[in-house]
Amino acid sequence: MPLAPWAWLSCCGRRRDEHRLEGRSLLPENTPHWELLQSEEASPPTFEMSEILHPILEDAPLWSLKPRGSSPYTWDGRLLAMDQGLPKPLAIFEAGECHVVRRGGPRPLLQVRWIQRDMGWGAFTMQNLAVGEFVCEYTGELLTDAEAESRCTGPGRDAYLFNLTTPQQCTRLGVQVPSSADMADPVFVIDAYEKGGVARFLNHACGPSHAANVTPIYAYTFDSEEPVDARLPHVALFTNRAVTKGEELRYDYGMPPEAVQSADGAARHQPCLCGSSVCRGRIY
Ligand SMILES: C[S@@+](CC[C@H](N)C(=O)[O-])C[C@H]1O[C@@H](n2cnc3c(N)ncnc32)[C@H](O)[C@@H]1O
Repeated sequence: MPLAPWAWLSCCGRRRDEHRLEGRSLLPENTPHWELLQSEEASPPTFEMSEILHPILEDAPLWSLKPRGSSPYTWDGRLLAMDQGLPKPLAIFEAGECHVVRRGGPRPLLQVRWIQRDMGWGAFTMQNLAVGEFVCEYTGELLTDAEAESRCTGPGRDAYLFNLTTPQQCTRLGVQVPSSADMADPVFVIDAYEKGGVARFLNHACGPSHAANVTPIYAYTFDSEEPVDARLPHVALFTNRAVTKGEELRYDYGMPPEAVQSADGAARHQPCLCGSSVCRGRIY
């Protein structure tokens, strides 16, 4: 039986007001730049597609990297990117700091496909991508870490959380943040379980490796010399090598072995199926 036709999942023209930070305007939504190929083996995900829910910028973000040493861009703010401390195979990431430019123009067309039961869905590029090219932004509901924790009671409920900066990282950036009980825990997280963009479909691959072809970086907005809020960076995903049309896009989630614990405090582990030569055997 033929597969169902392309299903474009988007939520153009709608606005969300579910995020928990008061008094901030929401982003208008992006034009969809990805599609979901339906599968007979799996029902489509039930979550709502959204590219918004980040309260900092007024319009849809499109990011591109400017390698260190290139001239600073002039736009209506200054953006700085800091990597997450993940292994970076490329010189442009090695400096730990590079400029990110918000730009206009089309984003790469991606496709979400069912891979197999143990892996679920995955995201693939439908065009060749150059090294350092913007792939997508990790979007979802912006929550405090505590809110996210209270939501994540069932198995797998935490699989779509992306941690934003910790107070420790903010301090390293030279930015004062309100003191926090745990300097190594993020204050905010992005939860893409129920609402999110295409980035929530990107699977993990251990890196550095050919398989981990994407790198997430934190992109901060600046107002004069100060970050608008260093605890609330955008998470922009870029290719870290040239990627060929049809390849799956994956990044190293960079989760330490003790990152996930069950209710009794014991460490939980999830086997990794990335198949890369440097596979650590588990995602966490
Ligand atoms: C952010 S989601 C990625 C999209 C997911 N595959 C889906 O169907 O929605 C993360 C989850 O995908 C699965 N996954 C991602 N990378 C994997 C890997 N390398 N090996 C095994 N499972 C993986 C795990 O279930 C993980 O908790």
